[in-house]
Amino acid sequence: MLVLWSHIDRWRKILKGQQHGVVSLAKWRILNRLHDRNETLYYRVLIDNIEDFAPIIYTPTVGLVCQNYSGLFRRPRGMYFSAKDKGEMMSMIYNWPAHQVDMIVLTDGSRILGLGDLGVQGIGIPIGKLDMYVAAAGINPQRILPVMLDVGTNNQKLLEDPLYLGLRQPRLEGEEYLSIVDEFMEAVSTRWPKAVVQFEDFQMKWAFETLQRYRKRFCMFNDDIQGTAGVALAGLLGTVRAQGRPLTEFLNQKIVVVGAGSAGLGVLNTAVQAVSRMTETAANPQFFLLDKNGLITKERKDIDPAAAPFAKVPGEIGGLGLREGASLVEVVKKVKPHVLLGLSGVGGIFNMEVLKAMRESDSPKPAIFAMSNPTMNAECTAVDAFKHAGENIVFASGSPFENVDLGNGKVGHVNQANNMYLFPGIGLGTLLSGAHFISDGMLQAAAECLASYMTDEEIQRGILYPSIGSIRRITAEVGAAVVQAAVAEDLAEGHGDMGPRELVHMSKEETGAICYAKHVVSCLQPSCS
Ligand SMILES: NC(=O)C1=CN([C@@H]2O[C@H](COP(=O)(O)OP(=O)(O)OC[C@H]3O[C@@H](n4cnc5c(N)ncnc54)[C@H](O)[C@@H]3O)[C@@H](O)[C@H]2O)C=CC1
Ligand SMILES: CC(=O)C(=O)O
Ligand SMILES: [Mg+2]
Repeated sequence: MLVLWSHIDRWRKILKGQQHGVVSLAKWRILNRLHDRNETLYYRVLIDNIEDFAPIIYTPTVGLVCQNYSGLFRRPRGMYFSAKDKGEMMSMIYNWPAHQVDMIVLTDGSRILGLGDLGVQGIGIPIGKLDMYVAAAGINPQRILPVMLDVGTNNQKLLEDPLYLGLRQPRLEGEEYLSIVDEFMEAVSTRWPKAVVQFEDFQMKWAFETLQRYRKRFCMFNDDIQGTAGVALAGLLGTVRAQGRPLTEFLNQKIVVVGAGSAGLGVLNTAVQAVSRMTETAANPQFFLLDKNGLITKERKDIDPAAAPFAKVPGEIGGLGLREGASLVEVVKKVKPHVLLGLSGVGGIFNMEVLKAMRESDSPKPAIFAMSNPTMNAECTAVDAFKHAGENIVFASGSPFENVDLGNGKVGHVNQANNMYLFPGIGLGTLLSGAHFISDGMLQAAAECLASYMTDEEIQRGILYPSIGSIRRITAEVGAAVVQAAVAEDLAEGHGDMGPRELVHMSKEETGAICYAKHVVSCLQPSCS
């Protein structure tokens, strides 16, 4: 351990004054080498220093790593299935040396964070997400599997890069594409029927299509659609509590969502479900959705069917002086929203004018969620949000920012609204429950658990999410909530020596204790496969 610290310290001195990204990349390389040499020590270091190292192995540094992956590549990690492996995937899966795999994170590299199509270089994301599974949920490192489906790339720069490691062809489309994913899912579920497969960073059309196609057939979820939605919902309910209002006030919140992709639409679908649980009468939520062409209304030509339910009826917004394609600043000025939530992938889109317009919000504590990753793609910085929108805002971002010094001893708290607060618990709970698929009820239980985790006193101080230092505890609680939901829906079939009968008779506290114990037993034993 001492050697590692002196190594990091030496790099710190060498790189002093250099760009922040260079330093972060150097840290990633040191950790990656440690990962290759001594897996047990790597995870010990990660767990003990999760606040320092999450921003290295996860967002934002992992984004930089993916952008430069071919140059950083030393030895492979995980499995690559290429379009050329069609017909061979079953035998490839049976060639994987571990006897059992519990968690798989799968990507096709088509939408890596807000950085677009990075082809096979996107493998850094499944690796980073699974590191979080080990650190936060205690999944055995020998039972995780990062997977890249290499179906080509449409990134011309990569296709021309001599160091690029993936297939040099345009992405497969249509049935050809789906047949590759189908074959992979069949192979995985044949060998490891209880493994949980997390779909990550797929471009929107395939994110929705594969979720629809597989969610009842396999034990899978889409983190960008479903994990993000739960974290955002917890944050949105937190902002209602921060205003000192009852949760039912959520029905009256005006929420502007910027970004109509897999994440933004996932959030709105989940928010609408939450509204319908709160009221028996038909609610008309005040949600406004924008994409790169501005406010989406029913007048939009070629509207994406997934966005259509959230398109505004022109008559409803005419009174506000808004029309199809209205700009973000116009929408904020006229709607005076309680919440401005960005999942656009466009850095700086919440500019000074937009943030200043949030000062006129109808909320006593306007909320600004700049959820896009990595840091460069955040819709605004924390400093700008507090400076332009005022000190009484509640602020959250997808990648970490420092808290903001507001002067006079006051601090503007920065929350990290990132799906890392849910996906490890969703995976852990699903695994322990032994459920064959992940139901809406299990996901809802996860979100509600996170939403009720913070105390009123913390929420009043603008703290909506736990600190990353307590990610193991929140993950255990989320895991327990997921197990209990699976039991309540009669989906739990048990795991290992814990059958469905034992699960049914367990209290919430006992389930939580089992989830927490899982951390202790599995993650630091090198040979417990
Ligand atoms: N904090 C978190 O936990 C998560 C953050 N994200 C971030 O959200 C971002 C978007 O992800 P996806 O929805 O999967 O991407 P996507 O590509 O499916 O959707 C992006 C959406 O943003 C819209 N957009 C682009 N430029 C815009 C502009 N100038 N103004 C308004 N809208 C604009 C596009 O039209 C599209 O609707 C990424 O940066 C990703 O890193 C995604 C999942 C989780
Ligand atoms: C956090 C995450 O999943 C994303 O930015 O895509
Ligand atoms: Mg993602």
